[in-house]
Amino acid sequence: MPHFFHLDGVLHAERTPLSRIAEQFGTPTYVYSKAALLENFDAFADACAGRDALVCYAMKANSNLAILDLLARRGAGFDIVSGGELLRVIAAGGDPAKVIFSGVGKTVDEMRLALSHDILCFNVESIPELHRLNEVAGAMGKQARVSLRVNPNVDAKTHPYIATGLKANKFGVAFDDALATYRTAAGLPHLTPVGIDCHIGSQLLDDAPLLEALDKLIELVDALGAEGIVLDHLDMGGGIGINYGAAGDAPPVPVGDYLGRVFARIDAWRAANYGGAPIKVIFEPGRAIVGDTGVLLTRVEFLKPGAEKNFCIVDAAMNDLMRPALYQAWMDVQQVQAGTQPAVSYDVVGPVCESGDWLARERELSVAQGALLAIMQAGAYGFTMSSNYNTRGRAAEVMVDGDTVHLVRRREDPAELFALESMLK
Ligand SMILES: Cc1ncc(COP(=O)(O)O)c(C=O)c1O
Ligand SMILES: N[C@@H](CCCC[NH3+])C(=O)O
Repeated sequence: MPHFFHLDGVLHAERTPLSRIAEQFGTPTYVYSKAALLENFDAFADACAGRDALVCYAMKANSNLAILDLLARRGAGFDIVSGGELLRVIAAGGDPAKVIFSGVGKTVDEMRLALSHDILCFNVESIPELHRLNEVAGAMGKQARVSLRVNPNVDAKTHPYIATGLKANKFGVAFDDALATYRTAAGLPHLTPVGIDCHIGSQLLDDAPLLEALDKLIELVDALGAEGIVLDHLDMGGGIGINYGAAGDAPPVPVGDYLGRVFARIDAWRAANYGGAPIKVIFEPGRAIVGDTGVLLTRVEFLKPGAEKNFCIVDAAMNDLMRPALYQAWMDVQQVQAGTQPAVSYDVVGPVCESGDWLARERELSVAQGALLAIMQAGAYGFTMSSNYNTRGRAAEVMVDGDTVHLVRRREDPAELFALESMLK
């Protein structure tokens, strides 16, 4: 059962027409479906049932507290990349013991905060980071659990801006340096190596590169074990993609199939080399959990016909949804209500003063001024990447739960945006 669908010519989120949401909350507004969110999380949780596995939602994809709260209550852990994200997890009632901390530039303050909350693990990305963490933990009289993010040098076959597992990327410890780096970690008194991880890229439609990365991690776990460095978890990172609805796009691998293949490989390996002793498996999905659970609802301000192009100027812009401007990402645009005008090919653009401020190009739309559009599959890396560029207040966010619509972040009033600033006089 789709969570966003047309009924009698009107686009619905669950049982609620999007036109009603626009009337009540205004536009632009991000609209999330609670049922879709839980269904996506459950696809991971169900595939992990009965196993020593943890799903750490990569909250950079969408860190609204309502989403974190729902996932935490469902048993999720969290993959964080800043102290601010840890504070969000705690504010939403998440369990720090299920938090892993990724990222190449963790500060001393962030390390302190995470150690004071006894997070599950630091995913360390370099030797200087190991030394800094060792010092911070020592000064606090603590032991930090660490995993090394290994860069397996596999081609994730995705957009170059969101591929992370190649030698040319800033992420992780090079595969060839991994053993020596683990030896360094094991020799530092306030660090305990407990895991290994990788994250090779985002929006992967095929799991073959992920399984190739898994084989490389397995090789390292065995080599480390032979040296007496025994790890208790293996973290596959995130990366599973979603269907953005572009014609001709391959469908993403089903979550259950991917996890099934990971577990089958791990089981065969553990049976062959460790008498079947299990190892904990962690996943860090972001987009696959929230991507298709949200739309960005926007209203047509003006139609501007031109000699070469027709522009449909809407009230959402690149500051609300950056993916098209940043990655030339293709986002599906749906009319909330069927139009009566003949369809015309439009570029859907925002009011920001940049030619890069577009949301979609060359779409056939039957719209008049005031019509509502929904940018589909906008639940991941939508609101979290938004900004106040052009002193635009960020969009509102609402969560639909059947017939009920909850405001989960109110619209920013532009007058609030300069409240943190001061003048010299
Ligand atoms: C370390 C890490 N883990 C997990 C994710 C989540 O990725 P995705 O949203 O593609 O699942 C990311 C972002 O790409 C990441 O950098
Ligand atoms: N923000 C990106 C994905 C990057 C994931 C972060 N490591 C996107 O919208 O596709």
